[in-house]
Amino acid sequence: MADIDNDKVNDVEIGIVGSGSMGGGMTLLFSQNGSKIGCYDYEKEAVQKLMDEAKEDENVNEKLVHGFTSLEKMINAFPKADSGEKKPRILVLSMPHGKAVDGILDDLLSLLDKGDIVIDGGNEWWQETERRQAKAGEKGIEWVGMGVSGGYQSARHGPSMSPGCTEETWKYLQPYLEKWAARTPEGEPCVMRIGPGGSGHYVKMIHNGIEHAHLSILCETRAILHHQLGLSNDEISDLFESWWKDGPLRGNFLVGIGFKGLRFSEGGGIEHAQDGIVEKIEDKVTQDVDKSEGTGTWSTKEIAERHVAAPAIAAAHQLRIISSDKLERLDVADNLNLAQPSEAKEAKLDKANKDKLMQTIQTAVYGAILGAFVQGLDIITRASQDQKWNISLATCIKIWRQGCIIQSDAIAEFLLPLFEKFGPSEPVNLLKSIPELASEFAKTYDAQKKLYTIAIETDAVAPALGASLEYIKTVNCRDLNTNFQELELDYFGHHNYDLKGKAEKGHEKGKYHTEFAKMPGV
Ligand SMILES: NC(=O)C1=CN([C@@H]2O[C@H](COP(=O)(O)OP(=O)(O)OC[C@H]3O[C@@H](n4cnc5c(N)ncnc54)[C@H](OP(=O)(O)O)[C@@H]3O)[C@@H](O)[C@H]2O)C=CC1
Ligand SMILES: O=C(CO)[C@H](O)[C@H](O)COP(=O)(O)O
Repeated sequence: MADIDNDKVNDVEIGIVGSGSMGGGMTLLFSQNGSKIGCYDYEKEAVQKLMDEAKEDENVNEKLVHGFTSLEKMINAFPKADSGEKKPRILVLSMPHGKAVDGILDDLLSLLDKGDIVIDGGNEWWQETERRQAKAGEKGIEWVGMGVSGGYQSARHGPSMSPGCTEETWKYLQPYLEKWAARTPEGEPCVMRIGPGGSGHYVKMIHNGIEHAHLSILCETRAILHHQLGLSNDEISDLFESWWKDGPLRGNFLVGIGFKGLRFSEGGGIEHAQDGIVEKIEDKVTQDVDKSEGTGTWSTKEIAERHVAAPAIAAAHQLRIISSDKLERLDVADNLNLAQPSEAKEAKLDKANKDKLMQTIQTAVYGAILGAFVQGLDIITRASQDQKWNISLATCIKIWRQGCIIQSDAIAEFLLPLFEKFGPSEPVNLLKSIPELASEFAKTYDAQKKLYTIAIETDAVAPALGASLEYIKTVNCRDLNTNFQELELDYFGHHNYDLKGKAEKGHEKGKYHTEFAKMPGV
């Protein structure tokens, strides 16, 4: 442990707090780019493990990585003010959100000076970020809320990043962040200033909301392909690979890791799985339960708060909730005792018809994935207007081109030119404002209907696919069923209604009331 807490180090350029999956990857990435890094974690083993990795990694000069178990010692390892003009110190936090970050902020307030910059590179609720920006700002410390995407492998090789900060801080950080970021095939760095305040964390939160919908759409589809349509996981892997290589899902990250993951027959705790390790993995998603991750919960909260329709994102979160307690779910299933998912009649199709069905399913998945982008981006624009963040949707698509989980090359190539025509915080409703996007989405309707029909007929679980279909059906409907809801609302609550065809402003409350007959029982 030669170099841990070394008092003689005095030339650290970047300090990273948290030596876990993401902080560890960033430590190696930044040092590979030539910066001298201080890495701090309160767990000595975590720091040591990272130093060992730096030593073993042939792309990293281990002399550029100094480990610390004392935050104070790491801060003291930056160049001193008297050695010329003092540059702002840059710290990157990569820790669990919430209390741990507050604890570090409190410690840093007494250790840092005016002008120093702290980048919170974890996931965080945007209002917490703004609270910390105000607190750090009292001492002249810049607090940047920055989403870092792409998982630990991208943290190591180049993530997509969404910083929210002042223009001035961005100018200072830009050369560093651009050096570290993932790059598009055209060489553009996948990092741009999102806006002020909590906007960077906000965009990352909604990125994850979209990611949850994509994960759900793909896991629901894989199950239908396997259990209802009888494809082996190897066949599904080949199918996903073909989608990833060509067509509207080209370059979709989750399809890409999906086809690779399905080919594994051995993994943690699994020695040999005949039909791929996926069949041996328990069907419960638990990370939302203990709130160790919060982006799905926060996204769902934002959907309600901002009054924006994003049913596929919300449904994906509901699937996680229902999935999380396996034993409880089995008890519920015993009580309900209804049909379990069964084989579809299409399982017996001949090759030509099966190939045609696979094309339909590809289109359906594309439609649902595109729909989740539309829903998530609509939330971002609404928030940008409300908070005066001036977020550009084109910027979001640009930074999501590489190094992130919702990367989807063909979709980004389609959306970017459409979004470049708009200024910041617009357009508010994508399907209203961009007819080309609406007609592209509409083309997937029949396919989405077909895939969801298979789910309905076979009792397959498909909440995100269903929500996606209901979304397109609902936003397309010229005469919704909600007139009867308005009647009932007015009956019991004097909530008023509008008259058919008389709405002047879309959102305006109705002016009309009827004194209906006495309620039953009154
Ligand atoms: N994993 C991923 O794919 C991604 C994660 N993120 C976000 O990045 C952040 C880090 O995630 P990840 O790397 O996966 O998490 P890890 O748990 O792997 O790493 C976090 C590290 O921070 C340490 N830590 C916790 N509290 C403190 C503290 N007060 N002082 C110093 N170190 C501390 C932890 O130590 P210990 O374990 O001993 O508590 C751990 O070593 C989170 O906010 C996460 O949401 C963002 C994008 C992708
Ligand atoms: O931020 C991420 C990816 O973008 C992280 O992988 C995060 O841990 C995912 O957790 P969740 O799915 O619960 O948001």
